[in-house]
Amino acid sequence: MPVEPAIHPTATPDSTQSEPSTGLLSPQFIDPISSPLTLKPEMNVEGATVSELASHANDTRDIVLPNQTEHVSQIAIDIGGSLAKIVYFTSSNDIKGGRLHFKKFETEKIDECLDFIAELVEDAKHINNRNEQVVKATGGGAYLFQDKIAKRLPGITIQKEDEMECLINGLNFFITEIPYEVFTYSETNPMQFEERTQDLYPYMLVNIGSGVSILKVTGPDEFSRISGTSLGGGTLWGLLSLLTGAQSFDALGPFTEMLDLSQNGDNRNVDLLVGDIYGSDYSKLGLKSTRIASSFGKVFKKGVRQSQDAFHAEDISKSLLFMVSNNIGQIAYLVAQQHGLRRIYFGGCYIRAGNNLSGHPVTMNTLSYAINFWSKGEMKALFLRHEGHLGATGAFLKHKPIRRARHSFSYSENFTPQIITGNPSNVYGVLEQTKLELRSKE
Ligand SMILES: Nc1ncnc2c1ncn2[C@@H]1O[C@H](COP(=O)(O)OP(=O)(O)O)[C@@H](O)[C@H]1O
Ligand SMILES: CC(C)(COP(=O)(O)O)[C@@H](O)C(=O)NCCC(=O)O
Repeated sequence: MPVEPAIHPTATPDSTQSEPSTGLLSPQFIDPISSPLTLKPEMNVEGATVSELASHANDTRDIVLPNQTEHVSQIAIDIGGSLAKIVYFTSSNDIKGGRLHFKKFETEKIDECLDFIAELVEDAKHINNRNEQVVKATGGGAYLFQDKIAKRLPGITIQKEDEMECLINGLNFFITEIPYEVFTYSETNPMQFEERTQDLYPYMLVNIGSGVSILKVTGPDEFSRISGTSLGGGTLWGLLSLLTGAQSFDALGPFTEMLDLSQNGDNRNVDLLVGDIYGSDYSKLGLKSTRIASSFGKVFKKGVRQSQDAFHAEDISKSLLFMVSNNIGQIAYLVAQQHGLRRIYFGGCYIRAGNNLSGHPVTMNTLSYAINFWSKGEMKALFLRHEGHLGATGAFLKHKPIRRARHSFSYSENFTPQIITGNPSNVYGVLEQTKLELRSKE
C-alpha cells in the first residue's frame, strides 16, 4: 500500500484555492493557516457532559459546558461530500454555562445549511452588538462552495482550515476533555466507556465519510495520512439507493429508511457463505460455515441472471452494510498492523454512533469484530458519540473567541451509566433515548 508523505500543520496552503477579500460587504476567505494541533480549548470545559437534549432523532447530542460562563460567538462548518456538519456555542440566560450544538445537513441541501448559519450569524450580531463575525470552514465544500457561501453570508470572514488537521484536533478534544464520549462496542457491552486520557499517542483514525481517510497520529503536531479507500459511506449510500429504491439515510430523512431496512434483513439470502460452498466449516483454514465467502455471491447463480425483484431490499441493505464495513475493518487492521498501531478510532457519520435514536450497532459490531478477530485482541476499535463532528469541532476550536451573548437551555438530572442493568443489548438504546444527562463522576 503506498504511504503518502506526512502532512504537517506547517505545510503551505494551496494558494490557488484562495480568494482575496473583495470589500466590506463581501466575505473574506482566508486559507488554512498553520496553527498548532491539539489546541487546548480556550473554553472552560470543566464539568462538561453529553446532554440529553437533541431536538429530534437525527440530531447529535449537545455538550453542556456548565463552567463556560462567557459567551463565545463561534460557528464552524465542515462541508463534506455527503453531509455538512455545524458546531456552534450558545450560552444560557438564566443558568451558568452554555452548550455546544452539533447539526448536520445533506450537502445537496447546502442552501438550507447556509440559511441556518445566516440565522446564527444574525443572532450573534444582535447579541454581541457588533458586525464582525468569523466562520471557520473545513472539508472540500469550504472550497467548492466558496462563491455560494460568499453570496449567502455577506460581510462574514470565512477562515478555511485544513480538513485532516481539524479531524485530529476535534478527536483529541473529545478524547482528552469529554467524559462518556469514547467507547468500545461489543454485543455483550455495546457502550463500554473509556476513561478520558492525556496519554493518547500513537493512534490511528479511520474517518469514514463519503470516502475513507486513514491517519496515523504520533504527537500533538505530528500526523500523516497513511491510507484511504474510496469504498466508504458514499458507496453504501449510493448502492443502497440504487439497489433498494430507498431515497435517503434517515427515518426523518431517507438514510435511516435504508438503514432501518437493513435491521430487518437477512444477508444470507444474498451473500454466499462458506457453508454454501463447503456444506460445512472449512476448519483447516479456520473459516466457519456462517462466514461470508462472497458478498452478493448468491445473486448470480449458475449463470442465471436474477431480477432485482428476486431479492428483498432488507436483505440487500444488510449485505451492503456488511460488505462495506467488513472491507473497511480489514483495511484498518492491515494498515494498523503495518504501522504498529493498536488504538484505532473510527470517526465519520457512516458510524452513526451518536445518532439519537438510530445509531448503528451492526456497523460498530462489524468493525469491532474485524479488528478484534484479525488482531487476535491486540488492537482496540474505539468509537465516539460525536463521531460525525470531529472536523467541525476541530475547526470550531481554532476560533479565537469573540465573547458575549446568550441563548437558553435547561439542565436535567444527572445520570450514571453503571446503573443500567438488564439485557446489555438494551444499553445502547437506553443511553441514546433516555431523557437524562451523562455527567462525569469527578
Ligand atoms: N442522515 C444521513 N444522510 C446521509 N448520509 C448519512 C446520514 N447519516 C449517515 N450517513 C452516512 O455518512 C456518510 C457521510 O459521512 P460524513 O462523515 O458526513 O462524510 P462527508 O464529510 O464526506 O460528508 C454518508 O455517505 C452516509 O454513508
Ligand atoms: C477525499 C476525502 C479526503 C474527502 O473527505 P470526505 O468528504 O469523504 O470526508 C475522502 O473522501 C478520501 O480520503 N477518499 C479516499 C481517497 C483514497 O484514498 O483513495
